[in-house]
Amino acid sequence: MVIVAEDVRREYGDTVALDGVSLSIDDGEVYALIGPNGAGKTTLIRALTGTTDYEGRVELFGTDPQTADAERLGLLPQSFSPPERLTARELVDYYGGLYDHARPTDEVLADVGMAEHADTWYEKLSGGQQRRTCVAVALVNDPDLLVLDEPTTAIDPAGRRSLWDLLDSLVAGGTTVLLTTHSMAEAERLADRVGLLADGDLVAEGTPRELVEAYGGQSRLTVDTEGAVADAAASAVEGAGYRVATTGRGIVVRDAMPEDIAPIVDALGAADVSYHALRWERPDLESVYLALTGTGVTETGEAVEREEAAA
Ligand SMILES: Nc1ncnc2c1ncn2[C@@H]1O[C@H](COP(=O)(O)OP(=O)(O)OP(=O)(O)O)[C@@H](O)[C@H]1O
Repeated sequence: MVIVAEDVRREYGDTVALDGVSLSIDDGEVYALIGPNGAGKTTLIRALTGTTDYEGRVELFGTDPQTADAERLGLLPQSFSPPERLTARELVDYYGGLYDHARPTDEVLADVGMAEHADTWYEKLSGGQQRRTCVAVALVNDPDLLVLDEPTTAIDPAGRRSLWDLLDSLVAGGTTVLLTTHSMAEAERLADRVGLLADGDLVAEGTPRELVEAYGGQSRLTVDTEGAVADAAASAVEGAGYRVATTGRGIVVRDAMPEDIAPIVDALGAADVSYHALRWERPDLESVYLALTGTGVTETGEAVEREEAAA
């Protein structure tokens, strides 16, 4: 195990940031922490990497995080403010100089797509270019464990994808990755396992597929019609044996699988119901997130506050 945490707690005054979190991360694994703002993700990252105090037990590389071998850890904090009047190259050079074995600066900058801007002062880089430079700093010591707190925030979609590819290649080379993200697509794309933190508790953990199966709810087919024909659409589809909810904009067929689409279309056609759009959606990690973090998805597919959903 690269990381083992048992019953980790952290309070800031009256605020309980971590309320007894236990997890472990295996060699070569990619683990994504997700959860709402203030859930405790950054605090957990800081406890696991020895950058904040905590109660409970943490082992990083089999030892206390405060004394663990810094050469083996690459850390991208959520907020990282390097000196602004240094160029990207000077920054990576500087941080590389803190390690016994640093990778060549230009190679690392090329990895994060910053070769062209290597000679620009940090303060003159765009937000996304600054974030890429910070990722380069985390990579410069060729770490065994890469800990990235919201690595792709501010990075454009193409840059995000190339960073995902870069992480893939590092993982193929044996690197373990722990990251936090607000992008469910990113967690689903990268993570072997996902941990969902809410109010300082790890409320769910598993592979993306396990989480979707356990908490994602049902697949559904949404049929958009004129409001006036929604009832006719509902009775046609109910008549074909399906469970249907009516919305202001049409109907939602719950628990519909891809093979149900054709019979539903036939039933609508036979009843002469016209519709503008038909959408089939399977639950994904976002459905899990909504279900477990205080918002839910109604049977009509709309996200609502949990209290409202329960009412
Ligand atoms: N240095 C601090 N002093 C006081 N309270 C803090 C401090 N750091 C975090 N907190 C509090 O601890 C809780 C958890 O914060 P944390 O930054 O770990 O959340 P997060 O899940 O990383 O949120 P985000 O998604 O917004 O980054 C919050 O209530 C926050 O206000």
